Amino acid sequence: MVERVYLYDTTLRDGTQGEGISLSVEDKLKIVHKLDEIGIDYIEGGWPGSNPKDMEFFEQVKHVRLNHAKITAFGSTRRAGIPAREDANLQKILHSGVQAVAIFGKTWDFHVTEALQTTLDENLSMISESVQFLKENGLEVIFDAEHFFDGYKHNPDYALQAIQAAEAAGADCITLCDTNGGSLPQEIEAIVQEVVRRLSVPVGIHCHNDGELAVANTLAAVRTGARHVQGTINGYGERCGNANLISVIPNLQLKMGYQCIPEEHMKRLTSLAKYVHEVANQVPPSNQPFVGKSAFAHKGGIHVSAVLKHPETYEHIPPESIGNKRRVLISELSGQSNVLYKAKEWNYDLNKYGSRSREIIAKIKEKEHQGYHYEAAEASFELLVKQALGELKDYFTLDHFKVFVEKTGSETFTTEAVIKLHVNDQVVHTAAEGNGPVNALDHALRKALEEFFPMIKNMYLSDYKVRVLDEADATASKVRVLIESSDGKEKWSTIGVSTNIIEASWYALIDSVRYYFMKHEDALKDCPAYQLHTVKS
Ligand SMILES: CC(=O)SCCNC(=O)CCNC(=O)[C@H](O)C(C)(C)COP(=O)(O)OP(=O)(O)OC[C@H]1O[C@@H](n2cnc3c(N)ncnc32)[C@H](O)[C@@H]1OP(=O)(O)O
Ligand SMILES: CC(=O)C(=O)O
Repeated sequence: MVERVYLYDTTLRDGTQGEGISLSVEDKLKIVHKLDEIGIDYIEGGWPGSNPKDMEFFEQVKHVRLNHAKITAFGSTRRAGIPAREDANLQKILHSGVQAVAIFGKTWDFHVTEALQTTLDENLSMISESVQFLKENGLEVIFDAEHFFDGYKHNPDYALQAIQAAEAAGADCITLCDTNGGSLPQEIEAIVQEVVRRLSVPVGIHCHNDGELAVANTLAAVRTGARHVQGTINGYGERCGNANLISVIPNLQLKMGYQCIPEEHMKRLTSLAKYVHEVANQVPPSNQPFVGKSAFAHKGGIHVSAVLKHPETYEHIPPESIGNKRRVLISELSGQSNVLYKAKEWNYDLNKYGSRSREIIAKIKEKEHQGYHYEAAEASFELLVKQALGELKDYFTLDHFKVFVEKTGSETFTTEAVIKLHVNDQVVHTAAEGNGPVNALDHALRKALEEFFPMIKNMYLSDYKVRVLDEADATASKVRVLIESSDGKEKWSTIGVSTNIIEASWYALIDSVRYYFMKHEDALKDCPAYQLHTVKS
C-alpha cells in the first residue's frame, strides 16, 4: 500500500516571515481555499497572540467551509515562571476556535539559557505544561521542536528530553525543526532515524533553506521515517525561506512513491504556485523548479533535437503531470530542430520548403550576433520565418518619417512625428504628436494606417523596454528595444536593434503591427486596403 505523508502548510505564518511578503486577511482566505482544494492536510493560519490581523483571520475563517484541510494556529510554549492557563498566548489560541495547534518550544540548551534566559528544567516544564494544557482543552497538538538538529548536535540528551517531555504530555506529532537551515541531508537522516526509533508518536520535519537544502533535507527526513512535512508554497519564509512544498510534493509523490495529495490534483501544482505568487505580489522566478516558465524550456539545439524524439532525454518528468508545459526557445544556440518545432506550433510545414530551415537558422544566428534576442520576441521570429518562406504580406511600406523634438526656454518638450507610407498604390502622409518621440511615431503610424486598416484601433502597446547592448560605447551604443503589444486578448512581443533608439523602436513597432495584421488576415478582408503583395525574403 502507498504510504501517506501529511502536509502542513505554513505559508500564511512562516511564509509571511519572509522579507517582502505581507498578506491581508482577504489574501489569506483566498489562499486557504486553494490549499484546501489541492489537498493540503493542515493550514497554519497565523499566530493569534501576535497581531490583530491574525486574530481577525481566525474569526473569519470560522465561516469558511473546507473540504479537507484543518486550520491550525501557531504559538509558543508558555512564558517562563507562569502557569500555562495564565499565558496570554495560549489563551488566545484557545479563543481562536481552531481544532489543531502547533506550539514551538526550545530544544537547544543554548537557546534556553541565552534566549529564554531560564533554566533547563523550567523549559522542560514549559513544554510539558503547555502541551498538556492545550490537550486538556481538546486540541490536536503538534509540537514544533525549534532548533532540534542544532540542539541535538550540541546536547543530544537535552534535545531528546525536550521532545520526550512533549510526547509524555500528549503531543500528537513531534516536528523536528532545522530552524537555522544549516543542516546537511546526511545529518538530518541520522538524527531523524534516531528520533523515530525513540518516539511512539508521528515525527514531522520543518526545514529552512539557508544552505539551499530545505527540500533535500525534507526528503531525507521522510526517507528515514518522518510522515508529517511542513513547508510553504514557493518556499517563502524567514531569511532564505522554508522547504518549498511545490517541489516537495512532486518529489515525494512522483519520485519517492508516497501519497501527499490526490493523484488527480497534481496537475494543479503549477497554477497553485502562480496563484500564490500573484496574491503575494511576487514575480514568479522563471527558473522555479517544476512550475517555473523555464522549468521545461529547451534552448540548446542538441536538447531540442533529442526532446522531439523522446521528451525524457532532457525532461525529468512530463511537464503536464504537474500542469506545466514544454517550451522551445529560439536563439543563436538553436539548431534546425528548434525552428521545426516552433513552425509546427504555428502549423507551418517546413519540410515542404527543403533547406529553408537551415537558411532561417543562419539568419537568426546572424541577427542575434547583431544584438537581436528572439527568445524574448517570438512575434518577430514568426515574421522572420514567414518572410523567409515568402508568405509574409506587404501590408504597407515606408517612404520616410521625421521626428521633431523641441524645447524653447522654460516650455516643456514638444514632440511631433511626420510619416509617409504606401499602402497598395496609395500614398498616405500624416503627422501626430506624442509625449515622446516613440509615442509620437506610434501615433503617426496608427493615424496613417487607420483609414486602410480600421482594426488597428483594437491593438495597443502594453510594454516598452530598452536595453543598451555595449555600454562601453556610451551614447553611441547599440540599443535593443522590446515592445509588448496586446489586443486585450493576446499579447505578443517584437524586437528592434540599432545604434539609434528611434530606429530600433521603429523596427519593433512595425513588427508589432505586421504581426497583428498577419494573425488577423481573415478580418483584413473587410479592410479597404485588402490587396496585398508578399514581402521579398
Ligand atoms: C522559529 C520561529 O519562526 S518562531 C516564530 C517567530 N515569529 C515571530 O516572532 C512573529 C510573531 N511574533 C510576535 O508578534 C512577537 O514577537 C510576540 C507577540 C510573539 C512577542 O512579542 P514581545 O512580547 O514583545 O516579545 P519579543 O518579541 O520582544 O521577544 C520574544 C519573547 O518570547 C520569548 N520566547 C521565545 N521563544 C519562546 C518559547 N518557545 N516559549 C516561551 N517564550 C518564548 C523570548 O524569550 C522573549 O521573551 P522576553 O520578552 O521575556 O525576553
Ligand atoms: C517553528 C519554526 O518555524 C522553526 O523552528 O523554524
